[in-house]
Amino acid sequence: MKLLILDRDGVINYDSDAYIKSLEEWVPIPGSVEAIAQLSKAGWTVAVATNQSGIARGYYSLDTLEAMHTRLRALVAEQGGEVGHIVYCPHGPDEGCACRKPKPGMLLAIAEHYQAALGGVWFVGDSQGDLQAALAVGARPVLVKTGKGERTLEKGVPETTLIFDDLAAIARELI
Ligand SMILES: O=P(O)(O)OC[C@@H](O)[C@H]1O[C@@H](OP(=O)(O)O)[C@@H](O)[C@@H](O)[C@@H]1O
Ligand SMILES: [Mg+2]
Ligand SMILES: [Zn+2]
Repeated sequence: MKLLILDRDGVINYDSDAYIKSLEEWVPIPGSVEAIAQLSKAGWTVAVATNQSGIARGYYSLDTLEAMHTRLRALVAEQGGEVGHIVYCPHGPDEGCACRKPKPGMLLAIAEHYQAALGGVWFVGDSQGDLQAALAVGARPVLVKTGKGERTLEKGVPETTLIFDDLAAIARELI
């Protein structure tokens, strides 16, 4: 199967150092919804793996998080596409969970969901943790310059990392 896995904040929607705490703060990056729709219509399964420590920190509820993902699904559906499996880590950095990136637990959960292999699968993110999670399971680290991507790039990325301006550029590459 053609599987593409995306980080959420800074890739699909704008990120904030103050976290994305409400549906109103969840604003798609221009071209991202269209990119997901075009990719899914071209036969790609587009899954999402996102750290959401704001849950553990009490900044927003699971209902609010789900409302963001319902909004994403609706926007992509309006373009004739669909969003695949969305996995999130609600834990804080000190909880020692297996799912918080840079650990690969969410990528493994997506692979299990689809009974798919992760070798060479592109995982698109804007942070170093995204890239490291990909490497941990043999997926391909892909960096976008949106969100924290420019900052991540300045600090240095793994040599096998593919670099794109944004998710729209990735869709143009893959379709
Ligand atoms: O990029 P993804 O994984 O979709 O989500 C990132 C968010 O969960 C938040 O992750 C936080 O990191 P800490 O969780 O506090 O280390 C901060 O970087 C926030 O700016 C950011 O909004
Ligand atoms: Mg991110
Ligand atoms: Zn977790």
